[in-house]
Amino acid sequence: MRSLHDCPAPAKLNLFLHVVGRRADGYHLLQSVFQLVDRADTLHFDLRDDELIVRTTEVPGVPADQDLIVRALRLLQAEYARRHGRLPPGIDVAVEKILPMGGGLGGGSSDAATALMAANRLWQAGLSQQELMDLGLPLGADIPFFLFGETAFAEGVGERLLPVRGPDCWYVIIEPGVAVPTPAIFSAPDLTRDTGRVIISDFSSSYEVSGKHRGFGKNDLQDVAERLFPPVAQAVEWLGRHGDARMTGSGACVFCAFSSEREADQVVALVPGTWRAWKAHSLSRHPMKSLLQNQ
Ligand SMILES: C[C@@](CO)(OP(=O)(O)O)[C@H](O)COP(=O)(O)OP(=O)(O)OC[C@H]1O[C@@H](n2ccc(N)nc2=O)[C@H](O)[C@@H]1O
Ligand SMILES: Nc1ncnc2c1ncn2[C@@H]1O[C@H](COP(=O)(O)OP(=O)(O)O)[C@@H](O)[C@H]1O
Repeated sequence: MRSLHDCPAPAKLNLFLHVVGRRADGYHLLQSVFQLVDRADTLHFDLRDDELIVRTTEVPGVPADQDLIVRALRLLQAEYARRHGRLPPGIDVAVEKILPMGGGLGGGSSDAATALMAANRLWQAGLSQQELMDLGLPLGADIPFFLFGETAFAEGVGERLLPVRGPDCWYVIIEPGVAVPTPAIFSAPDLTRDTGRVIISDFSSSYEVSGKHRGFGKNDLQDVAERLFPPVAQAVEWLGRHGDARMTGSGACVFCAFSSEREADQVVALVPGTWRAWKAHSLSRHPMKSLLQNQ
């Protein structure tokens, strides 16, 4: 096999996100539930006759050498060389980006995870899911989740993952039109860093009792993001008129769950024209898993 085309890199939502402490190196310890949704960037991979990793499409504001896709492929290429004593062939990678950057949807991390899954197959590198997760973690804390590939209760900085049943619902997602830099949120003096720990059944039972519309817990990063980026606060306020609206990740995107596609369509149609908004369905499994099984 020399090519893998039309590989999806789906977005994630953090259904809640609690900051429960801090590591000695300053990184924050989190608890969160990560949920995949069916809106995705699309990547295409072709083996080359040399050993170069080449991104063949432009991504505004992201030079190829800094792109998480390129960095992830180079890491896996080096790991392959360590194991097999020779470099595998290079790869041309094309990316169709539709997920906003700095949106809290994990687009860059998802692109990198999809690249690792595709290249592991194209090169027949043979890394296990856990080995790919370990390889990806230093590039971004969300990468292990996308490789894990199912709704997950996450701890640590997001690398300790357990499967959990998530809601089967439609989301309306608003892009407030700002890119939120993650470091600005985590370094804010007024960030709450001591939320009490929860256990996985606190989350699961809250869904069973209260249905899909009231989310569990909160996003501890949201108050800081709303203060620093007023469009986030405006989007939360607007979407909050239709349900339990909250921010995903470190922002800026804001989401709200609905039980039917019709309700989601109705709300999307009402969103003020200054914001981009779309609906997405919850995904219980990463689509790359089926795609790779069928190759
Ligand atoms: C907040 C989350 C939740 O899913 O997602 P996004 O909003 O990025 O999607 C992630 O944990 C984002 O993790 P990650 O993707 O590694 O963040 P980066 O942009 O690399 O981190 C930038 C900086 O934020 C701080 N940081 C990040 C993660 C963390 N758990 N504690 C931190 O203190 C560190 O100073 C780090 O250098
Ligand atoms: N392939 C990529 N797609 C998006 N962003 C990337 C990519 N590679 C590197 N980045 C960098 O990662 C940053 C965070 O992007 P992204 O993961 O999409 O947002 P978030 O972490 O808020 O969910 C971007 O601002 C960009 O500088």
